[in-house]
Amino acid sequence: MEKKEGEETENGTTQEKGSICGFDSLYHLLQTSLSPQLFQKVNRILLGLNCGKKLESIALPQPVKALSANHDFDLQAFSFFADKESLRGPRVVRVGLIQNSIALPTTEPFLNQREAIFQKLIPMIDAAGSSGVNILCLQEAWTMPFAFCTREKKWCEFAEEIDGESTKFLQQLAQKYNMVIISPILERDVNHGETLWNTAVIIGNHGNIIGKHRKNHIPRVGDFNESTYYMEGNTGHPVFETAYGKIAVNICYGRHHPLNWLAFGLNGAEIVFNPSATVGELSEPMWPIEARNAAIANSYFVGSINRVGTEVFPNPFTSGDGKPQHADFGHFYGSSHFSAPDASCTPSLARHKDGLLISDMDLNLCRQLKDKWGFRMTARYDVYADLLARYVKPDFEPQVISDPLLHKSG
Ligand SMILES: NC(=O)NCCC(=O)O
Repeated sequence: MEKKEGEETENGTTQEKGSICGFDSLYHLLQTSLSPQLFQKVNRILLGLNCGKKLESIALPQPVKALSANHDFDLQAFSFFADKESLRGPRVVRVGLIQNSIALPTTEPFLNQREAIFQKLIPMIDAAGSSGVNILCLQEAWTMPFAFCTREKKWCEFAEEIDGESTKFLQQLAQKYNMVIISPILERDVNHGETLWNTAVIIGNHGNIIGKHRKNHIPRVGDFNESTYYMEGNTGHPVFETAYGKIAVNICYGRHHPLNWLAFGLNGAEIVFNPSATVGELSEPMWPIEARNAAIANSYFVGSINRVGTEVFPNPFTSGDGKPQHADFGHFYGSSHFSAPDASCTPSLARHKDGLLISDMDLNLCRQLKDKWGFRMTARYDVYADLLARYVKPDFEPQVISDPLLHKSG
């Protein structure tokens, strides 16, 4: 097995790069460090309760566990339940998320890099398929290193047409496992002058292409210089009705925009995936909050995925902040997880390791939460529609009522 890159700690011990003091995740750190009674109390608040109970783990088949052990990826599985209804049967779907590091150094020929990622993903997709996963989502721009920090145009070569190599590769697996696969790639739109987009291709369980969604919001933060590469999406907020439920994709930075989440909800999404690429220093405190909040506010499930590892590029680049040039983004902290409309969520996958996270979710929970909390009914959309309609006009003036005493002289 490949030797893992290590980090020297304050007390001189070595631990895997990206772990938290040797722990896979905050969850494992707390689980190991606290007494079982105390951990139970902390966990109730940290991960919430589903139907009044802690999430149950799912026992996966032995061959799937063997794949995880032999290919060194984290494997976790949990069930979200809903209350039993008398007029509707349960609608349980099994959903998977894959997080991974790149497979070869960024200095290798592009074809080899892409092929090595394909090969690396096969056992993980096999594990999902053999576990009966119905819908599987991969991470943002999964076919390539996240080279957008460099601003070098050569990385555009990784862009593919919607029916390109990666789609063909996944179509076979989708068909083999009767599984919907969401494939976020850098898209080359040949019919529109080779325009590039950051796109999720939705592959149906028969291996057909159901459609695509293009990332709506492009980051302009830190080293995420993505507007150098692709355009703001033009596909709106589509919801894809699949054999297993209504799904949507809110790609990475779109998770900071509550209206983006809302729009997928208004179109009827039951599960929204958030394939991402983000680093610890920039966003880690936001990561467990934003998706969970979206799941609560919109009464749907969210699957959050982040890539793993540190990707080092051949030429150093600067961040425009006066700090020294550097050749990597920092650590992509993995930590993929699911959030549910009842505010419960799964523990996260490892912070430093490839992983497959599986969850059963009874989609009846979406409507049950709408009935319980009434967020959709009480939303007062007409009030906000009116404000937004005025806000986008050039002559908009903010509604501010000043204390008259503030402006009195003397
Ligand atoms: N890929 C991407 O949009 N990253 C932006 C950084 C973040 O949103 O945390």
